[in-house]
Amino acid sequence: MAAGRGTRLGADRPKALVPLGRGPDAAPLVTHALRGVLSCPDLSDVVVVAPPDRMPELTAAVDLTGVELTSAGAGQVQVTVVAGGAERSDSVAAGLAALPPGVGIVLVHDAARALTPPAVFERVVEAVRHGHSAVVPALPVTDTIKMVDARDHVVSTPDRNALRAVQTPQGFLRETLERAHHEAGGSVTDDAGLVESLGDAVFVVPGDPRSRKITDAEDLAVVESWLSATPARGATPVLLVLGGLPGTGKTTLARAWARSRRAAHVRVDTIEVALQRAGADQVGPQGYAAAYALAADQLALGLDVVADSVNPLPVTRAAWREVASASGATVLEVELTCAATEHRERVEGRTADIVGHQVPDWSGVQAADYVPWTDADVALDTTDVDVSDLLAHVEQALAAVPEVGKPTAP
Ligand SMILES: Nc1ccn([C@@H]2O[C@H](COP(=O)(O)OP(=O)(O)OP(=O)(O)O)[C@@H](O)[C@H]2O)c(=O)n1
Ligand SMILES: C[C@](O)(CO)[C@H](O)COP(=O)(O)O
Repeated sequence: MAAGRGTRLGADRPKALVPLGRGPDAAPLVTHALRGVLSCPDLSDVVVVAPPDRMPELTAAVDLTGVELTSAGAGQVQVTVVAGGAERSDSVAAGLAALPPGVGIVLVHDAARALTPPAVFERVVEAVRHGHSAVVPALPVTDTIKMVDARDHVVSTPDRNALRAVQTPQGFLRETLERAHHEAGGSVTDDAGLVESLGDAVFVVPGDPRSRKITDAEDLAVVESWLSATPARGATPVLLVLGGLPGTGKTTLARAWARSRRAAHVRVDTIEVALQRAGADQVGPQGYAAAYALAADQLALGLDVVADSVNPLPVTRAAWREVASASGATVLEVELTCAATEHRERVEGRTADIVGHQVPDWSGVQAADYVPWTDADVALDTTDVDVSDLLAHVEQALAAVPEVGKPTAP
């Protein structure tokens, strides 16, 4: 939603076009917000709702995300810019009307929440997928909140433990949101409010303080200061080196981390299958050699890289460390494991997601030539753990790594 005028911010242009950040990272609010949107898992369509008199400028701001757009869904993400309405709900209705058939889950997000972290998008999508037809991210409130009357007399003090400050993106089954917009009227300040007024349930997931809505000049200054404190893109890149037997969750984590950082995902399975399809009889170390070279190219551009391979031997692990060291990248090595029962279920239940990939069966996994990793920086047991929690572990470990090289021993 980017069609607001930004009256309370008082800038010389609509709020979505106000620049945020300095130097090469400076971009309109809506561009920053779109970068978060593009981290959404399995994204197919984005509708940007713009002030009707500023469509060309909004389209140009969208175009600034060109590279991320191409990489977000392998070129599959369709972006449309449409004119908004006088009220926020009119703008949401215009956006909904522009959605193509086939879209089942809809997220409504404020451009004004320009720095919403990818993990929030993931939590909302996950909750809708798990059966909640309306989902809002929210934070507990820290102030005591009073209800007041028109003459500023306190009417009541709601129990703070039951209060939440609600953010966006708000996620819905499409039919729920469309029904709410058609059937519910009246003044609500968010889309979940329309769903509530129909008597439908709305589920709450944790929000994030970085999702602060830029409403006035103070909000803009605070969010600007967060951006200045974040290292500029092009600073020391990170090589996240994963390892673990097939079916331990490497690719799921790699994709989530790559989305959240807009990093490159170098997957040895993809390379090996491509080599086989191109006629290579036996692919041995060639797949890994190609992966090291591809990763080095991305790191040289300053891009973070996640290396997704079984990484079974001391020699493959040493080679990944060498790639990091030669590129001046910060490296974090993570070994993934999974308890036998769930591991077996995953292996036996999975189908190939790369055309031509022969996924190993359980006996193949058990017989794999895999040397347990004794000195990985992080050991992650993925049994029954949500990918957002795995991501949080990785980010926490990365925060403790000195800018270049391995973590220092405690
Ligand atoms: N007619 C409107 C009004 C608001 N919004 C969007 O809804 C989000 C939340 O609104 P708010 O922060 O209040 O933005 P503005 O309406 O622009 O601000 P103000 O009320 O100060 O004018 C913003 O991303 C805004 O662009 C919209 O798309 N169409
Ligand atoms: C949707 C919203 O961001 C949830 O907090 C909020 O209600 C938008 O309100 P605004 O008055 O349009 O800023």
